[in-house]
Amino acid sequence: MEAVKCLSGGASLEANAESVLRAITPSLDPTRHKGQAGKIAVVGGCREYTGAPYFAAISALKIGADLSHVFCTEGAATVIKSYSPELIVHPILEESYNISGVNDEGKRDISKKILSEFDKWMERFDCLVVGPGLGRDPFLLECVSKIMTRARQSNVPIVVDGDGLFLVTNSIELVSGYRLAVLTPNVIEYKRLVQKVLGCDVNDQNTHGELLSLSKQIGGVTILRKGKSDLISDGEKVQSVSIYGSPRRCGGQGDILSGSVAVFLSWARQCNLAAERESTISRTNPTVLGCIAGSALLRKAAALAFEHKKRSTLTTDIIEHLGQSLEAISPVS
Ligand SMILES: NC(=O)C1=CN([C@@H]2O[C@H](COP(=O)(O)OP(=O)(O)OC[C@H]3O[C@@H](n4cnc5c(N)ncnc54)[C@H](O)[C@@H]3O)[C@@H](O)[C@H]2O)[C@@H](O)CC1
Ligand SMILES: Nc1ncnc2c1ncn2[C@@H]1O[C@H](COP(=O)(O)OP(=O)(O)OP(=O)(O)O)[C@@H](O)[C@H]1O
Ligand SMILES: [Mg+2]
Repeated sequence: MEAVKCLSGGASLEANAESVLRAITPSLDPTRHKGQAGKIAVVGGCREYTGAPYFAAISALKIGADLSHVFCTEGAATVIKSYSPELIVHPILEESYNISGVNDEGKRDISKKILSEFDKWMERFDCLVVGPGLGRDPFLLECVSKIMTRARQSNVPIVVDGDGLFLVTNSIELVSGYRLAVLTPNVIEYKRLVQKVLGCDVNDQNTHGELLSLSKQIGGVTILRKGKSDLISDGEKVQSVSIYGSPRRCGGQGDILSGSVAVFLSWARQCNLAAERESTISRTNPTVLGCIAGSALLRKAAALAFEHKKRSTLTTDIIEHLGQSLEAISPVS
């Protein structure tokens, strides 16, 4: 199976996606305590969307993270909690419609309170996922900008997806030059990023060069461009994951991916510090390893779910196959 291909520039990544998954997945060592396998936080969930943050957060747990938090609006929180008792849900975000009678000073106070609530937790997180089901309310996005700035100051990695990409595309300085940021655009989100950052339309004749330029232009952030093949670059080279997934394009698969990338990049960062098990892999940027592993696992799980459910395959079916897919590649010893 051709899992990872090196496509352009720099040294080639010889290992395939399954080797990456095996190398970065930690063993289930009885001496490890709760939290060591990852503490992830998803910032997302508003009046319209409750599925997306749930998919991202539960996927992180199903892969093997120990704790998964969601920071969302109050209305979304009750719904997300009812999907799963496993998630730790913080109803701290506010949308404009909910504070329509509040003056500017009152809004500043609310914003400060949101930030201080978030601050209580932030240092504990190995990675944030910003954007699944976040919505586009201006007040909410302003608060999330501050949350991202705070996370960046504390060197917490940030995976930006969905409406988080809407925010970042319009305020690129939030991630520019931050090597611990990962952007996971779909076709439309990528198009908006290219237009804004490179000032031109997407050029399908120069896919790899364009992705390299985009990443370099944003100061070496890692970009996972989703599509028929997932293309990944941190500005050094471009790699692809093209494992066969599923022909179903139901909504929510990108949310599984963002939660998965968060876990794998946290593991990759830990194992880089610990052991040099496979030299090519250990020389690769952990954010890139996280993207390769997340993409490969999602695609494998989607393929398995499709085998069973065919046309009725949904995101929840794919989530149910994450564990089995990881076990097939990196079995618990
Ligand atoms: N159950 C849920 O709560 C879900 C919520 N979601 C959230 O919904 C929000 C908006 O995300 P969207 O992805 O819909 O973003 P947009 O609102 O920007 O919509 C993108 C549009 O592009 C279209 N599109 C997608 N792929 C295309 C392609 N290859 N060529 C042409 N058109 C294409 C889609 O049909 C969609 O109408 C985000 O916050 C996201 O996280 C989604 O993740 C899906 C699931
Ligand atoms: N045409 C395709 N063929 C095979 N796999 C695809 C195709 N398009 C997307 N995928 C895979 O599906 C996953 C999700 O990508 P997609 O483009 O659906 O994200 P998204 O639009 O952000 O999803 P979401 O509905 O969660 O917001 C990615 O891993 C991607 O590789
Ligand atoms: Mg999406």
